[in-house]
Amino acid sequence: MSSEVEYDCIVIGAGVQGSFTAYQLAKRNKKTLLLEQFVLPHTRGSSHGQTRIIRKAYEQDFYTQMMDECYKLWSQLEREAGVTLYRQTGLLVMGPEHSDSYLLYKNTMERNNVPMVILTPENFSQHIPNVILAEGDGALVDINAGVLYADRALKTVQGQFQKLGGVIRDKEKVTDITPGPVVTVSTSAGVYRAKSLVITVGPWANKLLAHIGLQLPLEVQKINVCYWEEKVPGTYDMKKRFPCFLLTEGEESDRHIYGLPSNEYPGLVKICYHIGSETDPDHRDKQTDRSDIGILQRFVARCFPGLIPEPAVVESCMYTLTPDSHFVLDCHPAYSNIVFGAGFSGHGFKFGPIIGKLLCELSLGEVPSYDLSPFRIRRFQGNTKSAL
Ligand SMILES: Cc1cc2nc3c(=O)[nH]c(=O)nc-3n(C[C@H](O)[C@H](O)[C@H](O)COP(=O)(O)OP(=O)(O)OC[C@H]3O[C@@H](n4cnc5c(N)ncnc54)[C@H](O)[C@@H]3O)c2cc1C
Ligand SMILES: O=C(O)[C@@H]1CCCCN1
Repeated sequence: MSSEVEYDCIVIGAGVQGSFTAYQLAKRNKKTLLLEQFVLPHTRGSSHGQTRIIRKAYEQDFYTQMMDECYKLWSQLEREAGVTLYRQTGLLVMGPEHSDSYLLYKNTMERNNVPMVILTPENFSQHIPNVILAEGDGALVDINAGVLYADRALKTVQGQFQKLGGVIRDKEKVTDITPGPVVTVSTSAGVYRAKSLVITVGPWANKLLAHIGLQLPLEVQKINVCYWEEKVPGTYDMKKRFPCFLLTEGEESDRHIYGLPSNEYPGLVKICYHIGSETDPDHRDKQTDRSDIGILQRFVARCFPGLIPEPAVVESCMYTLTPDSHFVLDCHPAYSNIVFGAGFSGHGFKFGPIIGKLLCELSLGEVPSYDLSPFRIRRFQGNTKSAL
């Protein structure tokens, strides 16, 4: 089957990044096709589930600064579609008070005037009851941080894209790409052509980029998404404004932990370990490593006395990590009309609206609104294998 229509742009992958890119292109009146291998919605990539953290608290200025506009774009989408996608809860950041990572968070937030409250060991439990602050840890709260309703956000942005005339074809796996001034994309069901192509296939990035002679230094990890039962229902509830939290990076293995208040499964709090085990996205369920759960159990027992230290629900999701945990946003070195967004390293959801805008700009050959040097592939130098 061959399609007669020539699109301005084809976007491959209807996760959060591809969906926002397609939406931005349609807003710019570009005739856009969004292709997805699975039937939508699905739970086999990185963007499923009900909740994600949104925050300005970052170690790097460039992320904190991008979030300024990003919050505005989220609320613009909420207004446009008439839905609620964000709920303010605050984000509690905890880490050894004098450690590099904790100080980077604190200083970056101060420098960028991010509204925050610094808690002391004396007033901590008054602000955050039922949590034990570790000895020597500092604590601060990013006041405007909160929760994004992830599944609802995806459905909303895809719906808005379609309202603007965009076409979504799910259950169509892209099997080949032929570069050129007009790019040809073959799927399990047809052949499509477009002036430009955006590849946002999450954990499948290297599988697809292989078709156009490019390999990035990415590692796909399966993350165990654990929910823990409250001894007294409501103790850590989102409605009571219990905050999201994260422990800053450190030497000890028990520091890579974060959590979100109970919401989607009433009485259950999401607390996860930020490091998973390597996996193949097509065989994710073969990866059964649960060694992180022991670390989480010890943490929960020590710091969350109101939770039963045994996970009540374990789901899974995937991270696609770059060596420096910064995103990849770039054009193909040989074909400037092929653009990709990859390696969102477990923290890309909140940036969806900005990633969409940037990938749209790159695909139209425009100067991007932000300095993309932290995200370009040339930073990997020897690590990027180009078969060209
Ligand atoms: C447990 C967990 C917690 C997280 N927490 C946060 C958080 O609190 N805050 C935050 O900001 N971020 C968070 N993230 C990160 C965020 O969810 C991801 O960065 C983001 O979802 C990545 O989106 P994506 O569009 O790149 O990938 P995906 O959502 O995986 O989308 C890629 C899509 O491409 C499709 N595809 C692949 N190959 C093909 C093909 N050949 N043809 C057609 N379609 C194809 C896939 O099926 C998939 O739908 C978290 C991630 C996980 C796993
Ligand atoms: O992107 C985020 O905000 C979270 C922080 C903790 C790890 C998972 N991602």
